[in-house]
Amino acid sequence: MTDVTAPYWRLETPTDQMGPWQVVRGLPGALGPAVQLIRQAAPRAAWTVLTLHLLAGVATTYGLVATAGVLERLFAAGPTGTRVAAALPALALVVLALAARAGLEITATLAQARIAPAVRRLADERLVAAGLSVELTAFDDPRFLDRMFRARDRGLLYLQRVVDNLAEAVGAVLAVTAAAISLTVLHPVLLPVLLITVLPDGWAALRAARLGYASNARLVALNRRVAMVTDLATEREPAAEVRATQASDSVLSRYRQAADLVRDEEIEVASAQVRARARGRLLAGVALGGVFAALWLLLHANWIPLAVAGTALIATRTAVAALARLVRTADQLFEQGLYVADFHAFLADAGTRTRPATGAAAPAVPQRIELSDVGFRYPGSSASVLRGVNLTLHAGQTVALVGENGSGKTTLAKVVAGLYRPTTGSVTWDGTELAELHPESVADRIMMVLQDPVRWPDSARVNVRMGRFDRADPDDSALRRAARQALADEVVDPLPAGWDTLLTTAFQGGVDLSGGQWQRIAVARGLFRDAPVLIWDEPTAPLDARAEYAVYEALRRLAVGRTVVLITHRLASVRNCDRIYLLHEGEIVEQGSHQELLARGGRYAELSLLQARMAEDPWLSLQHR
Ligand SMILES: Nc1ncnc2c1ncn2[C@@H]1O[C@H](COP(=O)(O)OP(=O)(O)OP(=O)(O)O)[C@@H](O)[C@H]1O
Repeated sequence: MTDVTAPYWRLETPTDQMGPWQVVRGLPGALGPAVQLIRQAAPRAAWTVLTLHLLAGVATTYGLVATAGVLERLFAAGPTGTRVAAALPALALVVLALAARAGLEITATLAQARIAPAVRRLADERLVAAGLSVELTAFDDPRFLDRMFRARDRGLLYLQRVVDNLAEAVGAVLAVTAAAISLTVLHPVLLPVLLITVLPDGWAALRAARLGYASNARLVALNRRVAMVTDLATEREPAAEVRATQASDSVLSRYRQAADLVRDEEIEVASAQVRARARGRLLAGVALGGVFAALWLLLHANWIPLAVAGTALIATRTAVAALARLVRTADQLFEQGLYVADFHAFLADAGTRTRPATGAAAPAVPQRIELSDVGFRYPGSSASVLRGVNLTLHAGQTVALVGENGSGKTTLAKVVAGLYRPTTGSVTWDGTELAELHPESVADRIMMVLQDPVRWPDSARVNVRMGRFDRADPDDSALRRAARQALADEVVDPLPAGWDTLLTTAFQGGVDLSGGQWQRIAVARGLFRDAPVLIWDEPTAPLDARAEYAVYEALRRLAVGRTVVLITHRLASVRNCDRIYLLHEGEIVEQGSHQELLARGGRYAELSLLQARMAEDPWLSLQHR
């Protein structure tokens, strides 16, 4: 935890080796997608902003050139009254141009206010859609999780700022252009002199942006860690265990370790950025002095009249102010563009991990699911958690997967369900490779009750209906039947608003349930789904004896004509299964009926014996360990 440059959880290669020109060259690429998003989210507002800024630029140019006319008349020979009177019409034009510019800029800002929320809304949806569309293995890949965190945490935020800054930059560019055109009209030599003032600031902006981004790339994993430890302290779920295990000090010290590193790094980077900007400012000041000296020389050599020199001063001030605005926004755009690039990199990455939406429809009721020599490795892991698994599931049969913790049962169930693609070997449904079937149609045939079911932050009704949300059930009859079979009706009936009760205390009026009550709801959800392939992963572990009995009864009735895979540690529950597979370190080491496996006298028999002894007298068996 002490080495911030290469902590073990740092997974992304930072781009701190990028040179300044690489950053500049990369900018259009980084901002391009943001521009595209703007065009998609708020095209009319974007065009309005652009047009208004263009008109404001024209007004600026006109105002500056008219100023020269005013000064010329004021500096002409003759009595003061006559000169002022002669200058008045030109002065009115200058005032009109300035007023028009102010009005146009305010209207542009108004139109601009419509763009950022629209872009944010669209980008948010893309992120949500990307998260939902990727294969399940993406969530097992730390690199993907890191990118997603960065996209969510910074990408979206900076995207919104990029939008505002882009509009600001457009305004600044046009204002600079207006001033530059006016200066060129007054005397061409004034233009390059002016440009010199911006170079030092531009350099400083680039340098600061690069430092900031490189630091963030270094800190991304560390920030995730800070967020995770903060969750431990602020989320409801771990609160009880943190207290019961007296882990508060340990959580706090872990938080400090990570957060201190983040703080120190941020201070260091911010100081380096300030130093870079200060150097830029200093040089810009010197350059501005040069501009004034050049003007004086031009005047002295009689290259330009006094009126033009005066206007040039005003134009220079306008240009420098606009340039400062441009440099400031460009500085921010450089940095923000890199984060937005992260957002798009995440979307691109998610795009390569998307489940294919093609393939044949899965059989309505698969008769034979076959796994041949299946191996599986989690992303980023070198060890296979499944090896050489051969397994056949027939409709109408109940198959049990048993084995010690970590032996690969849940992973195997997810491979059967098509949630994970095998790394080696094949899975076929009625002879067709799973990869050739449309993933949605495969999912449609499956009902899975997992070990740790989702607690939907919604009503009890939604929690059950989520099993198959589009299932027509106008009179709730299917919902109530599923609830009855899982004894979930006993949970819901006493709730203050029955099926409409909100099952989360995160919002007012909500209630929470016990672990076993939640599990009954999850089982009801599975039963409501009603699919031909049933995968039950420890569905009854948190249930009391009566609920467990009811669930197995329901399961027995459901099993007719369906394929059932049951994962459990309670070997008494698998006694009547048609076939039992025992997994050990990712391999099927024993298979057969309960009687066959007992007779074999292997691992299954040993586990079975241990459980029988525990059932008879758990204390005795503990003493004999
Ligand atoms: N997301 C993951 N990334 C990497 N390894 C994983 C992941 N999930 C599980 N594993 C590893 O895969 C192995 C099998 O896990 P699995 O959950 O399939 O076991 P299991 O037999 O269902 O265990 P249990 O009885 O405890 O539920 C374990 O060694 C586990 O550490």
